[in-house]
Amino acid sequence: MRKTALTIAGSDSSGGAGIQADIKTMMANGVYAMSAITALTAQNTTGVSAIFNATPEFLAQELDSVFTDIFPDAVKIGMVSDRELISVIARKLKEYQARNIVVDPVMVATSGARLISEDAVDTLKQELFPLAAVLTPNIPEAEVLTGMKICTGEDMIEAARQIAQQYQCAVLCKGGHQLNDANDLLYFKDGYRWFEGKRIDNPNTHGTGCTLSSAIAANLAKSYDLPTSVERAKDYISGALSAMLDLGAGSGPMDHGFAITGKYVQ
Ligand SMILES: Nc1ncnc2c1ncn2[C@@H]1O[C@H](COP(=O)(O)OP(=O)(O)OP(=O)(O)O)[C@@H](O)[C@H]1O
Ligand SMILES: Cc1ncc(CO)c(N)n1
Repeated sequence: MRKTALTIAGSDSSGGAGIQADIKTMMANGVYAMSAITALTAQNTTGVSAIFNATPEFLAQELDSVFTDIFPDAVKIGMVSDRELISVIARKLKEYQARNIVVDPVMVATSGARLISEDAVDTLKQELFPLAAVLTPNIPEAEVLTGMKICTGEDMIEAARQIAQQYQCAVLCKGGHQLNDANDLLYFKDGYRWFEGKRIDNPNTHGTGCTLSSAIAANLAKSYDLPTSVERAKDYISGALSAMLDLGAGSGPMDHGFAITGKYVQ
């Protein structure tokens, strides 16, 4: 039977990040994609001009609709900017005993816009992190979560270890643009492991974080173990960046089309 995945995240009107990136990624990775939208953003490759949050009641109804009908084999959580919305998600994921939860602690967009209110970070930590199978912070997010300054690979290992210990889940700390390489560090039950990516010289990285966490969720849904899911997700990101799509005036989106072939593409 076809595997299924749910993204709980914000909509990006420019289609490069958020719900839109998640659905494209999940589809390209062979799972049926569903969504519960936490917020609409008016956004393009140069920035975010407005955010319109769902109400907690509406988000609860979206989640009830999904979980009572097509149960997801994995769940990815992205942008959730408000405490009440985070609490609704935590309550519903517990109520339905959701599996394979990937939490991307989205705080700031590639363009620099803040995507979570300051007081919501604590709620994220207290209510959602303990439900995660894996957390996927980038370096600035790992710095906020640990209070440490991360300058080296050793710092990434220490930050991931601290976060993993505190929330009893695996942690993938993403090197990405910040350390000028594409090496990510997974801290998990077997210890730690580096995933070395080939750095691709492409300034268009809008939505890389969303894409990576959705690809991990899709692979967990297909029953790959966590390290294999990360490896496959890294490979997918490399393909999407290597396709060198160049759209928009700012940091543009990646090309998920690289993975799709067949007569309808012509
Ligand atoms: N230029 C690049 N070449 C290859 N891989 C990259 C590049 N930039 C980022 N990555 C990879 O993309 C994934 C997402 O990491 P990144 O650090 O960009 O996430 P993020 O900062 O959360 O993304 P976002 O900007 O969407 O919030 C990681 O696996 C990272 O190593
Ligand atoms: C909706 C949304 N989620 C996440 C990100 C992070 O890249 C973004 N820019 N927009």
